Amino acid sequence: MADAPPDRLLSVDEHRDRILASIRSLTDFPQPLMEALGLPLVEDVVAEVALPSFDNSAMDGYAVRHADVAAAGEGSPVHLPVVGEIGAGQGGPTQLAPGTAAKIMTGAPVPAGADSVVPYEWTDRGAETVRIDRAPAPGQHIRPEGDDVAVGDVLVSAGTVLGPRHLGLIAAAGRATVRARPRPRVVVLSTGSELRDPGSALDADSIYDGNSFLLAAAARRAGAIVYRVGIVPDHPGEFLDALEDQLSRADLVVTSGGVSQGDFDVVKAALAPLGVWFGGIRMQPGKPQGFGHVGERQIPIFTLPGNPVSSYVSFEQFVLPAIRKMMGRTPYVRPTVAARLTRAISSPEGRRQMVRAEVGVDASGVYAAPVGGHGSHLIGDLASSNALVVVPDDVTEVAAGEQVQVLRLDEEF
Ligand SMILES: Nc1nc2c(c(=O)[nH]1)N[C@H]1C(S)=C(S)[C@@H](COP(=O)(O)OP(=O)(O)OC[C@H]3O[C@@H](n4cnc5c(N)ncnc54)[C@H](O)[C@@H]3O)O[C@H]1N2
Ligand code: MOO
Repeated sequence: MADAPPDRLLSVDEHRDRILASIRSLTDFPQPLMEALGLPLVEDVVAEVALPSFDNSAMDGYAVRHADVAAAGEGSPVHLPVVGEIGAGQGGPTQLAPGTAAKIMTGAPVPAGADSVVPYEWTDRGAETVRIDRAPAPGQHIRPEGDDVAVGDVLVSAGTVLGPRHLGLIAAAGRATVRARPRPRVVVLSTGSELRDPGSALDADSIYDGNSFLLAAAARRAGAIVYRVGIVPDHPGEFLDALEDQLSRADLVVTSGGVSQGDFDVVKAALAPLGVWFGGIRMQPGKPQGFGHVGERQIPIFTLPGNPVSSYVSFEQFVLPAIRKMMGRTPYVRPTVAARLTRAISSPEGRRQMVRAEVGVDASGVYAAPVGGHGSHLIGDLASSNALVVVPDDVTEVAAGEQVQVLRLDEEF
């Protein structure tokens, strides 16, 4: 990244493409099923057992031979001796002789020789002998082996993002682990001597650290394992010590603050000498950015601007795609959807503006209602929004009623 001239503003796409080109997907390994929820599968999971794995009863009742009960009907019951009881997982007869019945419970294996099940409701529930008032059809109330899944079937194919139903099936087929890439471990640091932890007292010139929570929550929502380290003061030595301490457990580091032109811009001061790139992006908010690789393991580090909305928008544009690439989740970049703008907005020339908005559906379709002003400190407006309207670099005015592209921030993709 060090080759990008610091004085030329990069487009959002240029910056993101350069980042993604330098990010490697993490190596997959067998993971316990619950760890794999929400991760893309790296293998085809193939059934090693059939489902059901044996013929079993769909009802509590009696296993019978159809030929023995075919004549049963109203006013002409059939009586059969009951030779035993088969409960699910409880053992019991595995063979049924002609002219007999065995009690059988839902899920229990049908004994060889039986071909139908008579539900309790069609009988007198006898223990020694049973009276059968109605005949099942041949095969009725039996769930045949392999009815659902055959040995060799692909249960879930590579690339599928594992959800509850996939995990249920994989477990039902007897697999305890699946190959998936691990969740990236993301370290989040906030810089700024003015910052205090929520819950502590404020001085006249201090503020609460919202950003580390904003970014850590966004990273966790993206699927990462997050270490929210919290606040580091504006001192390059302390910043580098804090970073060094964290690198051993990080796959990716995100910082906020200290990257613009100020006299105390700690992140830039500490990392520029290590070869981390700092420069401007044609995006508003989120112009000042830094990106590079640090430490022996060359961990990617995103140094996001400190203004809360800038930080969040930068995360969405640059960090989220990187986390997804590490996990192997595609698409890396959130797709935009079309919406109708409810009021006119203006945008600076030559910058891709990301306008906070509330997206919803009314009688005319999907709308995007801009929320609040442009200021990148307006975290109240950010929290009232669920979308960003993307105003292209060369557009300076968009009229009410025009179609725009929006990023729906709370949608899975
Ligand atoms: N002379 C210039 N000044 C600034 C420029 C510029 O181009 N020339 N760019 C502005 C833009 S745009 C942004 S964005 C900010 C980015 O500045 P930094 O990344 O150095 O961030 P800080 O100065 O540390 O903080 C900015 C702002 O955000 C508040 N902040 C910081 N961290 C947190 C946190 N964890 N939680 C809540 N709020 C936080 C901080 O107090 C400042 O108010 O630079 C402009 N300046
Ligand atoms: O780009 Mo700054 O991020 O406009 O506030």
